[in-house]
Amino acid sequence: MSAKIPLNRLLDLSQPEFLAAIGGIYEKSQWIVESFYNFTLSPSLDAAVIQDNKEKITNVRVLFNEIELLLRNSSKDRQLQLLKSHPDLCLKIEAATEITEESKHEQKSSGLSTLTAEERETFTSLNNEYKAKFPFPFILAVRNASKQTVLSALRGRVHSTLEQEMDCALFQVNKIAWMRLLDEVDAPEGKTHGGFLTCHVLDTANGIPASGMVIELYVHENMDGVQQSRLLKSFVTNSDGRLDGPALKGEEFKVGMYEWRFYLGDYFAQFSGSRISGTPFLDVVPLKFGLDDPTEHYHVPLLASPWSYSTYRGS
Ligand SMILES: NC(=O)N[C@H]1NC(=O)NC1=O
Repeated sequence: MSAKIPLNRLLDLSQPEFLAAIGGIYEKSQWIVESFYNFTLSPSLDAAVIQDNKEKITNVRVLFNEIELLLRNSSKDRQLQLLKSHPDLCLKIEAATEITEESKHEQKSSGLSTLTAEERETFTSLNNEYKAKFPFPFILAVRNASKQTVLSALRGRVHSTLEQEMDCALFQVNKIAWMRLLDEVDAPEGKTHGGFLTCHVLDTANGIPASGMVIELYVHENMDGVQQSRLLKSFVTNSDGRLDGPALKGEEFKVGMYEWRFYLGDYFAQFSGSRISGTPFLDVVPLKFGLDDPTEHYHVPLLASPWSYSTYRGS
């Protein structure tokens, strides 16, 4: 993959350069990015207007929202064409023809290539059912998706109405385009996208912050079709049950699948009168989560007792 272009440099490109850089974020539908350029950055506009437009695009999320608005305001027919431009999800991606490099890359990073013979049969039959019912292929933003997620989505969505499915497919297309944009565009020079990851553990059995708990952070990576997890960092919670700073920020804060591992068993064993034996009911709690917006703050906490836990997307 070629080097990313900083956002401020992207906005200074000519139309052909701009389209070469990000024209492919919507599958075979360059007109969306082209319309954005023409409405916002075209030299035919007043110089002061262009400058004003550029200043409003403060980060990659704002840029994406502006581009996406043009798709949202386009006719149903054009939206339908966009959905039809997507390739089928393939079981043999290497053998697929007429598929863009972007799409190949996304499909390769899903678990589709690891389906068993039985799962392949289920996938093919559901996919055929879907294609017979809807005028566009089944679309899912499959980057990082497990095969179970793909099958489950297909199994459920095949029963949707056309209206529901059109809405859902467009949502997925926007997710795909957003990730493609992030592959191409960097934060403005000298800055970062500003997103960061934090954590907090509350001990709900004792009504206190869980201080002194060991937490590990792993990243899940796809290595030639094989999912692997790699330890990134190890922490011990402070007296407030938090980490002393963001677990990920700046350059390290990348889109992907991550996992906290909370060492609950060790933590709860310390209390006098504790009912934790050498075989704790909850020992290490894994929490696998996805980060797909490097401009946002993700707070991923745990509320835990020796017998239960829960989490939520905080901010
Ligand atoms: N059909 C379909 O979902 N295609 C795609 N999904 C994805 O993430 N990239 C694609 O091209």
